[in-house]
Amino acid sequence: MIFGRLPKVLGFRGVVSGGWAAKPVITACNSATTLRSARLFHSSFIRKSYEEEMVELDELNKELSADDSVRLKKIRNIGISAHIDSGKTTFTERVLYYTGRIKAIHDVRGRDGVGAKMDHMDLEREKGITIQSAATYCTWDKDGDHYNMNLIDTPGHIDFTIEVERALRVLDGAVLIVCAVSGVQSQTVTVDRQMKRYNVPRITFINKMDRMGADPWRAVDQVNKKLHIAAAAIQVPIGSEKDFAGVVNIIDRQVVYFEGSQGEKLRVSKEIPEELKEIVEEKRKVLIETLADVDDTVAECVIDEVEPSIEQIKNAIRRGTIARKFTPILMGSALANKGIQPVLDAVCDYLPDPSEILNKALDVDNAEAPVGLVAAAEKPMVALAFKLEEGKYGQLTYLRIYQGKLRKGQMMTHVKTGKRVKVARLVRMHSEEMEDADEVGAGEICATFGIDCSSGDTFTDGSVNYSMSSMFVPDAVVSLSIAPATKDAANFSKAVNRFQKEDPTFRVHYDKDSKETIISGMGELHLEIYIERMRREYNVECTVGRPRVAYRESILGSAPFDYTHKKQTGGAGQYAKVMGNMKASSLADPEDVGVSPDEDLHFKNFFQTKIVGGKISEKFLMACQKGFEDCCEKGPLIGSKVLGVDMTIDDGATHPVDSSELAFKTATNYAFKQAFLQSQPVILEPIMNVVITAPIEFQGAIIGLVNKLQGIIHDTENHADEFNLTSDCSLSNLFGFASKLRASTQGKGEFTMEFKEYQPVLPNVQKQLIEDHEKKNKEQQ
Ligand SMILES: Nc1nc2c(ncn2[C@@H]2O[C@H](COP(=O)(O)OP(=O)(O)OP(=O)(O)O)[C@@H](O)[C@H]2O)c(=O)[nH]1
Repeated sequence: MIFGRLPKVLGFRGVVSGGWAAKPVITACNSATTLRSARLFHSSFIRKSYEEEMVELDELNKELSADDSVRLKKIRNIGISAHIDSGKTTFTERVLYYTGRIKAIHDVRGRDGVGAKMDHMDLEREKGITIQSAATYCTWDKDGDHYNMNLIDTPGHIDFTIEVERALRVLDGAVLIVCAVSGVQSQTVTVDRQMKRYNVPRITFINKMDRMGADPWRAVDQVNKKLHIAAAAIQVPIGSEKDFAGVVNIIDRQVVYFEGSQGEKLRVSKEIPEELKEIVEEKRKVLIETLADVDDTVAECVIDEVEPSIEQIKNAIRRGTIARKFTPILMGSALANKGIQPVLDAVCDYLPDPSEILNKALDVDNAEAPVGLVAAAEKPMVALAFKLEEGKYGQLTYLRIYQGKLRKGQMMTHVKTGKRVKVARLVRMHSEEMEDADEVGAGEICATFGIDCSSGDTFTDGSVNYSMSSMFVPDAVVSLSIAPATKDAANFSKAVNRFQKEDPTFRVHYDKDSKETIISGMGELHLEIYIERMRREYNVECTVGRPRVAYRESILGSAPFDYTHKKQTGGAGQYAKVMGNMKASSLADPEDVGVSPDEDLHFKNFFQTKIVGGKISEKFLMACQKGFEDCCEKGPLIGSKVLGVDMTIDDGATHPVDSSELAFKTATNYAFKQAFLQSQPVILEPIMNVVITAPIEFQGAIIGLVNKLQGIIHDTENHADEFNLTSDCSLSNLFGFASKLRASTQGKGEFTMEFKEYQPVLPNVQKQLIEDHEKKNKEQQ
């Protein structure tokens, strides 16, 4: 999957006349920033084993003071993640109510028309979906302790996947919500993968126990099998569907009923309903056995045939969860206000505090060596800006403080630019409302105003030059041309600039040939939302072109090249000769291009020089490389980006007077084109993994629809009243799919799609695309 891949980098052997450079130099294709983020991304994800991490963490935590430890133990930074429409927002609304942050519960698309608290953008309330993640601070009392929680409601739609990535990057733990009817769905698998990428421990909540067809045990089984993590229920439901009334906690065998109009009254009893006694014991056995597989203490109890104590079970769950080896499963119904408070207790009991997670930065002054961060108040301040939002009072920047503390009025250094900025105001967020704070400590999340930065930037107090490793940013797959309909260019560029800073998956560029501004992103909906936001927030009506697929160009074969660029008639002449060969990167030898043997070379570009005897000087070879990079940005077939090309220059010639950098750059451009067109060039298109869910009566209609789109069906799954279909489909066939699906299912079907891979288009499509491109070029001339 591309989502797990590094950003594209080029392998470039440094040039030393007469031999190889001692060390391969990796040069980024697009810009220095790409290289940097590639390296940051890389280094942050070459992770040690959990046990090794813990040894390092224990060492670092020796620097925590007693006060730090006490404070940190009561902090939880938690994300809520799930498949679309699983009830994250509904769940969060209950959390806010029970923690006293809101006085009344408003439902998503609720009849009161207010909308849920966390979906504060108008668009979110209208569409009933979460677009931006909103951070909220709340508190929860458990066993006489007062816990501070930062809660982030993350979107489920893949189009807003960057929001999920951002949230997970800064959180210490998560609640994974799974629907009791649909079980583990495509997006559940995606967010699970994201959690694994960021090593986020999670507890699982099976929601919608009140729905017809609710089957929590099937969901538990799917968490084990589909998410490949040891999981066991720690509750048994009392009744189901409309009779769902409460849960039995199988660890201490306590019964909890949720009563009162908002489920706010907990009635706790020791009386397990007769009909549940057997299943409680059976599931308790399953819990202990599952824990024994991941925890030595419980394993010893099982071997010695003694029942582990409640404390031993709870400790084992905590250890297993934090080590990401286990997830405890709770159940309830957010909409029916049942089962939420035990999840808050479980967050305190089983999810880690900030001192239990190893966080690292790169020391910019020390060759970007990784350094462990300590959540101690007395250490130099290090914070990560993980989200930007334009609010009533200007740009709001969300920060996670990893080390030290941040005070109102303090100066801090923006590591990327070296600029000092003042923290004029410091707030804790409660959806769109805020609470002023004078000081925020390590491990906490806060927001500040008026700071110019992009999301993912690091701030320090200036005494250290650390940079937090960057977030993974997936490639854009859809683009469209856009122009302000009115002459309001100033507001248009203001909006575009802000959206780019907020969201690295939203990209904008100006196409010189077509003289159009092109926006690109993660899907039609993603771009639609930004166009709508321009209208609403900036009063800019836009004219937009048809969505276009972000095609790529590549080669399957190889070809030599020998090109002489010569213009020696009158005035200053131009002379450059380059020779060598080009081949598909997949045919390259990993050692030759300086990457590890297990790396996938398919989509990487490499530029190498193997000149013997200094026939072309280093200066000119750098110009050749620039020419190569330009060609990779705009391929010879249809002007799309080029992937998977390995170009090597191994010979050439220079003229003592007429050779110049420009001449070598131009020669490389022509040589590239010549060799590319002879190396079985192909146009690649994005193939999407599409999962459709709809009531069972529409099964036939949907299969017909997918066949019509030439999709490949991989799997269909029938549940009590709905069915799921998983297929691969080319993105170009999917434009307008939302409305087609709506029409075929009376509006009851829904789908998610996620980029899967690039595949060559059919030859006739390639021919057509090239013709269209040439026609367009002629029109523009
Ligand atoms: N029956 C039932 N419906 C629920 C429950 N929880 C949520 N819903 C409904 O499911 C729908 C989706 O709920 P949301 O809370 O918006 O889900 P979400 O996961 O935040 O959605 P996105 O942010 O769009 O991914 C709404 O119509 C809710 O009323 C539940 O426990 N039972």
